[in-house]
Amino acid sequence: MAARAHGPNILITGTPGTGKSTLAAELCQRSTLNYVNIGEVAKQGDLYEGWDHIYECQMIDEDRVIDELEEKMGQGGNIVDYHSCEFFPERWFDIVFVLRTDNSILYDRLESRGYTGKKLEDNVQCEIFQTILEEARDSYKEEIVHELFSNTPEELEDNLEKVLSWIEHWKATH
Ligand SMILES: Nc1ncnc2c1ncn2[C@@H]1O[C@H](COP(=O)(O)OP(=O)(O)O)[C@@H](O)[C@H]1O
Repeated sequence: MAARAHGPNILITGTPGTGKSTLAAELCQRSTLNYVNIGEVAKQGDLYEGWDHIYECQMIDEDRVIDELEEKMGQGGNIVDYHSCEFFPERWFDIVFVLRTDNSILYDRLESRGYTGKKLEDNVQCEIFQTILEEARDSYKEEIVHELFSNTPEELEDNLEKVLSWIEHWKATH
């Protein structure tokens, strides 16, 4: 099968709570692209390598996740959602969107998700220090990394339109 026969591969990354899964799921509803939630892929295949005692969650086995997705990513047409971005092969993605949310809004979203203490504070700090944005800029060509603000429903709609028009442009030119 030709490379990217099913369309472009898009990475949506950002601190937990910035709205990745909301944006990615809605994009898949409004396009022909396929939603790939890395947390779900790990869960379905039991692709873990141990327990993280600090954050009290499973640690995903990154190498096995990559092996699991390699063929699908080669075909193209995927929207990948994950809160980290440096371990993926750079060649997988045609564009990378990093979602950003103001600290106080993010704090409230994570608190209502049930995050408390260190987990809550560390995630808000991760956003304050632009950790994921820098990780994306270090891992991919600068011109394919785009920051998207995701504080309000209006911004969500703007982001949907931006990404959908990028997908249309990609399809028209490939
Ligand atoms: N642009 C936005 N404006 C308002 N609320 C949003 C926006 N994006 C996401 N949300 C809300 O924030 C919460 C976290 O979003 P979610 O998509 O689960 O984030 P992530 O996948 O990055 O962890 C959800 O309750 C979602 O409805």
